[in-house]
Amino acid sequence: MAESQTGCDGFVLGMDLGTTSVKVVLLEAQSKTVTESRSFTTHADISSSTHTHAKEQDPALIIAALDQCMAALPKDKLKKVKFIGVCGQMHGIVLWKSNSGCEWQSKDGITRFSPKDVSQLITWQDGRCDTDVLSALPKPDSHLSVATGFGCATVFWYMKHRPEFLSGFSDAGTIQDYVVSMLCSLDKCVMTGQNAASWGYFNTATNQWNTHILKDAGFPVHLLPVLVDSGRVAGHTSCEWYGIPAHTAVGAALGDFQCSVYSCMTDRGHAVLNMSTSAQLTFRMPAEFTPTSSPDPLSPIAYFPYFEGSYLAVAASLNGGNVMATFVRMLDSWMKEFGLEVSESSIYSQLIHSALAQPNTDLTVTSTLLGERHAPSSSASVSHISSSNLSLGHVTRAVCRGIIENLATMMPPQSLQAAGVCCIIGSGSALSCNAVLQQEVERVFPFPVVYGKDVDSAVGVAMVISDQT
Ligand SMILES: Nc1ncnc2c1ncn2[C@@H]1O[C@H](COP(=O)(O)OP(=O)(O)O)[C@@H](O)[C@H]1O
Ligand SMILES: O=C(CO)[C@@H](O)[C@H](O)[C@H](O)[C@H](O)COP(=O)(O)O
Repeated sequence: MAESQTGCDGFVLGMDLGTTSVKVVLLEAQSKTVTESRSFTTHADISSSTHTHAKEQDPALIIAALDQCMAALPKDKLKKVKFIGVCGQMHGIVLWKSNSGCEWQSKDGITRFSPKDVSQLITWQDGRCDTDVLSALPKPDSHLSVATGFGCATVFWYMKHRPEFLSGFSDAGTIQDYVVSMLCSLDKCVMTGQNAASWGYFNTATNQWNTHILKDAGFPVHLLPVLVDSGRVAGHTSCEWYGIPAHTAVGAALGDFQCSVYSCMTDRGHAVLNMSTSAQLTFRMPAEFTPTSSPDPLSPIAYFPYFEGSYLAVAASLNGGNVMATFVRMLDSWMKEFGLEVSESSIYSQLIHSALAQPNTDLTVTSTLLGERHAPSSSASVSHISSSNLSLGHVTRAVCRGIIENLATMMPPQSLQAAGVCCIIGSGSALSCNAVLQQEVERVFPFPVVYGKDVDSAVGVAMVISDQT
């Protein structure tokens, strides 16, 4: 970060606005140790009347979870925050009206903001752009193909089906860009190449939007954010926020995927397997690598911008912890039909306990519940069912195995070996909280596996900032 210093006794606040939860950490700037971390589930999913395959979240509920996190941090430390780093779920889009995107309030000595003229967040899980919609879109000038749930594809969908929706807004970004814009009262949203690449129609070699292609297609290009380099300051807080002084520098928002990698990849021989709502298996490409100029939509591997012109090769699966979460919710609703109330956390614990007692199974679960970007029509299935493999342990073991085997199909162990990988770092809460998934990673991949913590992206974004000061 090319601006002021974090100072000896200061802290960096790192924040990750995930699909399921918001996490915050305080990193002691000098020692680079995490002194505090908090996490709250957003419960932000909303049912949309727009489209059967829509996946939308309420920004007010995401900000409410952020408020819970901030209120739980020690006030004396917040006063000493010198920098704020923000990252979060990529690909999604939220739109707002410049200058009235939020309302600031002060109550009981706390100053905070709440969303005002803001759309719902249309997330990376959104499925409204099917193959027909995508094939009718202009060809991008990018090595990355455009998939459903990508910000630009979503805008194209609204242009065709509900143009009046778009005319109500003047600014757009990912949810993490929105938070940075509000904290700094920016007139215009700024975005890093990490998040811009996740929207589609962005050329990572020139670091520019495909403005001409988009303009020719009638795309409302005034909604596109202004580009800034990853790791740079986006602005400064416009007023005090939870005790953090006004004029505190805020980094331009980064991708949660890149930040989880930053928090734990210390060696070129490391691959990182991050599992939160989604899952990514990734390794760093050599510094001189440049991706081919046109996309291969059938490839399960994508090359996403990291820092300083480098790239990460990634198998970004749409089916990670959300597959387990769907299984848990299914059991929960079945039990409710029987009149039984069991908490979600008890269901997770029992499933993990049962599957740990069942180290193997011949039951096969194909876990691609949401399809994959390279194979959108794939779905989940169960096979090799017999009367002896239907216990909770067998089924949970098979679900966990299916999630990991899908990742290994997308990025096979041989390709990791060929890239010089000799160790896997496991990160993300879905993995750190689930010993069955951990066992399956160790079974499927012939590498030593070490595990990080469950707030990795929030730590990563704080580390990026503290390393640049
Ligand atoms: N009690 C639990 N035990 C084990 N895994 C859990 C539990 N609660 C949630 N999970 C897993 O964690 C995932 C969400 O992880 P999280 O880090 O909050 O996601 P995100 O970063 O996408 O917001 C869920 O999809 C689920 O698989
Ligand atoms: O597709 C990619 C990267 O290409 C995604 O994995 C990216 O990290 C997105 O942010 C996630 O899909 C959402 O993150 P999370 O909430 O599952 O942690």
